[in-house]
Amino acid sequence: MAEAILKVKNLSKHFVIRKSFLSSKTIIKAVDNISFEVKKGEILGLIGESGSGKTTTGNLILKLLKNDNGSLFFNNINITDMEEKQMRSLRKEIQIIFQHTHGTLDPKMTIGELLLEPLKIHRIVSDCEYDNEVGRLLEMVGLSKSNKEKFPHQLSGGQRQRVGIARAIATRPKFIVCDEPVSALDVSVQGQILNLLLELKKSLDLTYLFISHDLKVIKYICNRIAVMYKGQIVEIGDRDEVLNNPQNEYTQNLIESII
Ligand SMILES: Nc1ncnc2c1ncn2[C@@H]1O[C@H](COP(=O)(O)OP(=O)(O)OP(=O)(O)O)[C@@H](O)[C@H]1O
Repeated sequence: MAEAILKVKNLSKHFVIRKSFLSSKTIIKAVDNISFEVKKGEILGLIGESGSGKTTTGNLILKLLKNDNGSLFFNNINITDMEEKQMRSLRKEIQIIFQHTHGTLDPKMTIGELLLEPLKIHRIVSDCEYDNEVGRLLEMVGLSKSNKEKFPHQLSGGQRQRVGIARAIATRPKFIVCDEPVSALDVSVQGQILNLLLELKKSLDLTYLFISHDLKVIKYICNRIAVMYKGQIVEIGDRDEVLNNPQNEYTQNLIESII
């Protein structure tokens, strides 16, 4: 059996909110004591309705958010409380693809500049190789090199997501959190992006945690499925087992709702 690339143990993140100055505090258990592993080379789907805690889980793994409890292991290294300086070399190995590219692709930068950014930050290639590497990345995601001079608004939604994917693979990661990467796209384009992710996984030997609220997408791309409900993982298992023989009532309802 493949080794785990990521281990999540008893992870929690609670948000304290106060709707107004006078109202009492409310605690939202966005992620509530979850544990799971992602094995090398697999695509683990994380599914659940809106607000179930999927994005918070992804952000905790990326350490974009600080957890309240629990621990995270990447390749058996405990990264839970690792300082940013130490995390730096690991950062390039763990990447994220977001749902919306408008938050991540600076509209004032050309596609070439956007791809140069991660290459420079993480010193992936030497200065003289930058231009070639940008062209190579564009080709890997199915875009022609001529797109280098364009700005994000000159591309279609699908093309922009390809640039988002190119930025993620620029640092030669081993593990990518794909957070609803096709949800903002037309159905006709969704399949193309999913197939691109599958091709890249194979050619670059990647592992994905694939977050989606769409069971059809999860069914298409994932090997295993974890079902999240109200901050907890209520079921996890091989894709066909979970889909054909769901044990949890919430999973059963989720599956029935799309049949
Ligand atoms: N920064 C925050 N402050 C307060 N509450 C938050 C914050 N981020 C998330 N939440 C709350 O935590 C819960 C989980 O949110 P999260 O975005 O992780 O869910 P999700 O399953 O990814 O939903 P969606 O598919 O709609 O993005 C929700 O109730 C959300 O409102």
